[in-house]
Amino acid sequence: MSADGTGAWRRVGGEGRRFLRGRIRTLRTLALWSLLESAHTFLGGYAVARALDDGFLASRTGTGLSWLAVAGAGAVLGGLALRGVFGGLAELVEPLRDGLVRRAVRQALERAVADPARAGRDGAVSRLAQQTEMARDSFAGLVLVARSFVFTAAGALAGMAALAPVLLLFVLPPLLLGTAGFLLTLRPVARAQRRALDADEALAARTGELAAGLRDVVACGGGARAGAGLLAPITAQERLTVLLARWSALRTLALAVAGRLPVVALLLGAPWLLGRGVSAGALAAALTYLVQSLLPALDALMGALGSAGTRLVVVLDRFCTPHPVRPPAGAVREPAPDPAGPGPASTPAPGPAPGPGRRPGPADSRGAGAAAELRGVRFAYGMRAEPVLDGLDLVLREGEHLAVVGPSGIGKSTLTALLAGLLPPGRGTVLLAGAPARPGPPRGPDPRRTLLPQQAYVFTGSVRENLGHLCPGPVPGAQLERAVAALGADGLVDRLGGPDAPVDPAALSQGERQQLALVAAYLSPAPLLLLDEATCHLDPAAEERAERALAARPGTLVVVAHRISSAARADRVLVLDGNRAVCGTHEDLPARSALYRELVGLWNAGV
Ligand SMILES: Nc1ncnc2c1ncn2[C@@H]1O[C@H](COP(=O)(O)OP(=O)(O)OP(=O)(O)O)[C@@H](O)[C@H]1O
Repeated sequence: MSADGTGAWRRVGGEGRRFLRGRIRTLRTLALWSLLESAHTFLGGYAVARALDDGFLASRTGTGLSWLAVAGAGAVLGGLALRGVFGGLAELVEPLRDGLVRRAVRQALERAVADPARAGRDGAVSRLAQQTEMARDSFAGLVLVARSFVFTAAGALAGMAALAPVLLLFVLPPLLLGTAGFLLTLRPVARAQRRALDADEALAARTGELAAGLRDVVACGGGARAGAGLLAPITAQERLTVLLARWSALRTLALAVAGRLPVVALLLGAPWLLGRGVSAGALAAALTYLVQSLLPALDALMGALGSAGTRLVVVLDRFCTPHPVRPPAGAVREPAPDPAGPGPASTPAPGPAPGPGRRPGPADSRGAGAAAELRGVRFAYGMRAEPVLDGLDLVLREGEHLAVVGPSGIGKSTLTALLAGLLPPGRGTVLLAGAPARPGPPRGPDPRRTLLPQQAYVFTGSVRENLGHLCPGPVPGAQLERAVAALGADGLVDRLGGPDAPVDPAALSQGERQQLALVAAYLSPAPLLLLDEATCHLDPAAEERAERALAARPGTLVVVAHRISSAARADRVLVLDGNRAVCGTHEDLPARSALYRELVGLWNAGV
């Protein structure tokens, strides 16, 4: 679509003339009612002049009051005129809206047919419907004020001509100059507004696409790159906003010349005018015309032309110009954020880089002594909120398997998020292999740990891609097969059609998603694996198999357990109970923690 304002004015102008030609009768009715408005304006000034010259200044109070009564009658005429105008306005505006709605729906259907994949996703119908309403309101406002200006100006100028034609010498030049200056700004402003609208839509489309793929972007560590991609449309919009503000300043100047300068000119020229026989009443009437009628009408016209007018041209041009149809899905598309940037595909193998089936040897230990450590950690969601965790100390040994248990809402997920470096501790320290768990602004997934949430992450891609997305490079076929077998996911992979079959996330059950995610975690080289109820949709047998396989994998395993059977398999269990935390083995904990004793009792009772 061209950003050429001239083309837009021509296109819209042509269609506009055709539209108006079919509504001559309505226009005539509007003009007749508007004539009453001219009469009202004319009388408003003329009666003031007569009241002063023939009445109050000539000591004939009765005559003065009679002329003021005439001015009052003129105001009644004005009210009647407005009533009639609104009736005619509806007959002009509603057909425009109906026509635009028809076009909006037709355009949206054409696009949906051409690109079914995007149908209903790009918000075209709602956007066009919104623009239809915008066009209708702008058109109504514009007709109202443009008509009012023309007929008010006619009444005022006729009044001045009737009282003392020389008054026009002072009023007409600045009025015409300012109005012409203002009209000259219309096209460039329409052009700038059109570009601003395009920039606005481009930004909305880009952020919409990003929002839809946010989970993938975050999972691939592409946040920084995706954010950088938004910078250009935001800067473009900023530039256009500044440009529009400059045009707006110029228009204010034009308004001052057209509306305020005649008043100043009349006041400065008052002695000269009075010396040439212009009466005090005529001078007062001229000022009344300017201040009471012409200035407000001019203000309204320029305001409406400046905002509603240019917006109307821009929006109507959208409907007049055939829309380019996006290429259908599968054709050339904008490249997606490259996960190879900061994401896993280019992430160097983590320090210890132990592959499954290989327990870390002495060289894998970086001498930190602990896989992870919490020292006096306090965390609250908010400045004044009660802390979820307070004064928590915990040392996780390398290769250890820890289960975390506790009632719902006690802080188990918060703990895993702190260990993963996703949340900063309010007080205390969280270390991974001796280094801060949250070293600075996140640039991508931390290769030192993998966190599996309850909602398993599965994306549209091949089975192989889904299973290997946490690895720095391609996973050899044999390694993939071993991992699938270890997690008991071979049945699922076969059912999906093998490692190269496509995965449709929506077609998988929660349990199947968790199975795929668990294999991906098993293959991940991260030395610390955090499972936050990541097996909750598996049956107990599948859960046990998965946990045993992941515990046998080199590295440290932390499992937020939702079954005590899961805790019983761990080397140690951390019981979160209010702000207290007790850590021990499944065997010794019942004696040390009333909560754990209760949980084990319920489990034994089969509850
Ligand atoms: N983003 C957040 N903002 C404010 N409060 C939160 C937020 N996330 C969690 N909380 C609150 O912090 C507390 C601990 O939540 P957390 O999810 O860590 O508990 P949990 O033990 O994992 O619970 P569940 O077993 O139900 O998943 C809860 O009271 C929860 O409502």
